[in-house]
Amino acid sequence: MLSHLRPHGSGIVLGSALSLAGSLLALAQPLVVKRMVDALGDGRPALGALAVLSALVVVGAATAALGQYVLERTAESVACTARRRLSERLLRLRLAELTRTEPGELISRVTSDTTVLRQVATRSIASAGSGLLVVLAALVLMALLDPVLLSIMLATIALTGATVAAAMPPIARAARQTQEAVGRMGSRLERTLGALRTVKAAGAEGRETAGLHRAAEDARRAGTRAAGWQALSATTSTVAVQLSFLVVLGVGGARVATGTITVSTLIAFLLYVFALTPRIGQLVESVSLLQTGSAAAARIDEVHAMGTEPVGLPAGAPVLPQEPHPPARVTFQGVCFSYGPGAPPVHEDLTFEVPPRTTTALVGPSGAGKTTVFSLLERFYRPDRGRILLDGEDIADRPLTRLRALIGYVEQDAPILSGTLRDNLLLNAPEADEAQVHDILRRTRLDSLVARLPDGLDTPVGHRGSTLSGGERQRVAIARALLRRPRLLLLDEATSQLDAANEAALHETLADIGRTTTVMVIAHRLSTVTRADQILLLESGRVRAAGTHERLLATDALYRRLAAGQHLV
Ligand SMILES: Nc1ncnc2c1ncn2[C@@H]1O[C@H](COP(=O)(O)OP(=O)(O)OP(=O)(O)O)[C@@H](O)[C@H]1O
Repeated sequence: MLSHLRPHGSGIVLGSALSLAGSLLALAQPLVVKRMVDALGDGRPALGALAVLSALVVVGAATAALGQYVLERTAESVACTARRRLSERLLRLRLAELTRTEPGELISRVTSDTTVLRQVATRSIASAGSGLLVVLAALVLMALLDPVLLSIMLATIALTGATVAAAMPPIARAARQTQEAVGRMGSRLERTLGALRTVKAAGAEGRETAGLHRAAEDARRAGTRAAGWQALSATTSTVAVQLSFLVVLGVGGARVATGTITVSTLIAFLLYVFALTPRIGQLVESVSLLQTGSAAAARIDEVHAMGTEPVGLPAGAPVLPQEPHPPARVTFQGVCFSYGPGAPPVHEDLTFEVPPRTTTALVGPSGAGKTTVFSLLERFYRPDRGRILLDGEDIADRPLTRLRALIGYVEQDAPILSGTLRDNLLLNAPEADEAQVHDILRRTRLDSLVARLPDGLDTPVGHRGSTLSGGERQRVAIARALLRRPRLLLLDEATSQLDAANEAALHETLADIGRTTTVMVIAHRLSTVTRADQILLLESGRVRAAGTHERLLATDALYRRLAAGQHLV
């Protein structure tokens, strides 16, 4: 938790110093009251002391309020810094890390855990620091007034300390469990809302709601457990201090009766007991809040410990290639890859070459590792062995953002982001101008769709493009990739949802693009790639056969079987 607070040290120190000054001014008040009582008892005028007391009250309260404001402001900065660092980190996480966690779980760390950090940062650290100093100062002043009465106070404080220490570990455990349950709710909600149509069609709303209720109930139960321990420790300290007040009153009264101390000393001592009561309660609350904050900080730090990619392009940096941008040559040399230790190998000695300005199709049985070829080219994952070259240079040696900037990638399920159509198109190429956008719209046959939409390009497309048809989503994804003017275009089942007319037109466009760009296509329907310059047939992690459609039909039995299954022979 300290690592989150350290960058804001000056604000915390200033706020704490002001709060402390306010408290110390309040601590001086009993001494002035004692002087006033003594003066009144001796028949001397007490107006001066009264004026000092009034000034102490006003200045003390103003200083404490200012201190609180500075601390709250610093707490907002602590949360803001944590949120900014976390969100930046999340977008740079390696895909392998993301497959091990749930997005909703990660989101809860940016929203809920940073909020806990914000609440706890100032209240616990600053109050604990200044509270401790005030308690110590009060104890010194009380020792000067009457050491005997002070021993009674110390016995009380020792009792409180023991109770609080015993309550801390369960509070920390329960706080962590609460935050984990909130995280589980987030991931459950993400899962349900992400596939709401399927959930509704399956009539599974009840079961999904039950899962959400269970997570909410877990959070409530753990939160209640923490609240119970917090209440116990706070009450113990309050009761102990109040009891000690009664004992101090009794013993102090007897000592006044025997003339050991004066009435004014007893009054001043009792005022210190009053001043200490909330301070000790606050101290106990701070320490227990610290447990909650530490649990949140630990969950935030878990994200910081996850593997990330190098820093991406700064916002506003140019993405579109500077001329000239010749088509790329792709070479796979003996690539071996598996998705982690223990996972079955996907590629074993995968070797092929894609010459520039050609279209190469990857075909093969489901699970043969076709999409993985694209993931490796985008460097979402690194090969275990072997090399992947782009224009003869190992892609591992290229700056990641430069590598990705020269590739246009259309994923299998054409993901569309919520926002407008324009937002989606410009995602790849923010600096593309209106003429370039309209040219791409025409080439991908999206111009008639844009003309139909109420706000044209500025029409929102809904969550994940839910207001578009499957085919429209695919064409938007292709337009987005083309707008970048890529040197290498990767299309993963990019036309599978298009109707025959649109598909034929788009293949014309892609053939046209293939004359100036290197294109790699993954296709299940062989009919869409029969005109490719080269077809690579993948099987068991290797290229089983390579050649044109006609050559493969003539030479490879598996290809012939695949083609026959699709009525191509
Ligand atoms: N993120 C991942 N983590 C672990 N295993 C994965 C991951 N992605 C894919 N796989 C596995 O790797 C193998 C190859 O997957 P890949 O998606 O590359 O196949 P594909 O040839 O594109 O299949 P399809 O034609 O069905 O799209 C599959 O067995 C798959 O289960």
